[in-house]
Amino acid sequence: MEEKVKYACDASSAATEGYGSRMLENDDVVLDWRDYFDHHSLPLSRRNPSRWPHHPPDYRQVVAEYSDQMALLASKLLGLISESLGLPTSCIEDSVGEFYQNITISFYPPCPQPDLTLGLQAHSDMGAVTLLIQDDVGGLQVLKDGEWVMVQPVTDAIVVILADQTEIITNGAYRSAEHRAITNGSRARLSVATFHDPAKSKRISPASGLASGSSPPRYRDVVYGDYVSSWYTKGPKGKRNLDGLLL
Ligand SMILES: O=C(O)CCC(=O)C(=O)O
Ligand SMILES: [Fe+2]
Repeated sequence: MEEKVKYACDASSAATEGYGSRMLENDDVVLDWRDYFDHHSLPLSRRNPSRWPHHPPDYRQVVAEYSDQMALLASKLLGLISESLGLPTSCIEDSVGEFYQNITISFYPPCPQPDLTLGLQAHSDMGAVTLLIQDDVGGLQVLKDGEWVMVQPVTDAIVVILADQTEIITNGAYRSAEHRAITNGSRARLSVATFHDPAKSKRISPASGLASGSSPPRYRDVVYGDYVSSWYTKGPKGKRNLDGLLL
């Protein structure tokens, strides 16, 4: 507990770095059965490993290397998605701009009454693409055709979760995934989510190559920082924040 308090994030504002247990600031929310540690990892100007845990001794070095490798993979994936839509390879990444990357380690303790609560409520991720690794316990679920489907843990696999800004940029050709984490009564679970987001000042809109002529834009433009503020004010409730931009 003492170690956790040493790295506690600022509880009065959203998405600050460090150790915490609640996603939203307001008091009248359903709490998740989760503790987390958030690292601000990219761009390098935001990376300050002195704020990260100091034990084990190589922890900060490993997280820094992991951050760099995940950014390369995110860039590669956005390139492949662009190409799959007949766009220039760099199209989606150019629309996102420089990656703002956060690495969130989530810890879900065993829950005595798992039917009564969620580890993490249903949401879609706000940014462009999330890369997630999980241990062998399982608990991540994705909404598919109206049903919650378990994302079975696969050793050494990285789960790719498309997020809201990629849905906007691709004008809905790729949908962001609605997901949640459930708890269980016997085993603690760990996951590591690496989020790749635009800068708060970046204006996001459907790519011109996908939203013109016979296929008009399906989403309103949004400044990413405004999207994030409204998400934290209202709470996720599945994909309602993105649906609010539909034209
Ligand atoms: O723990 C998980 O599997 C999900 C984590 C997640 O969705 C998130 O942090 O946004
Ligand atoms: Fe998520």
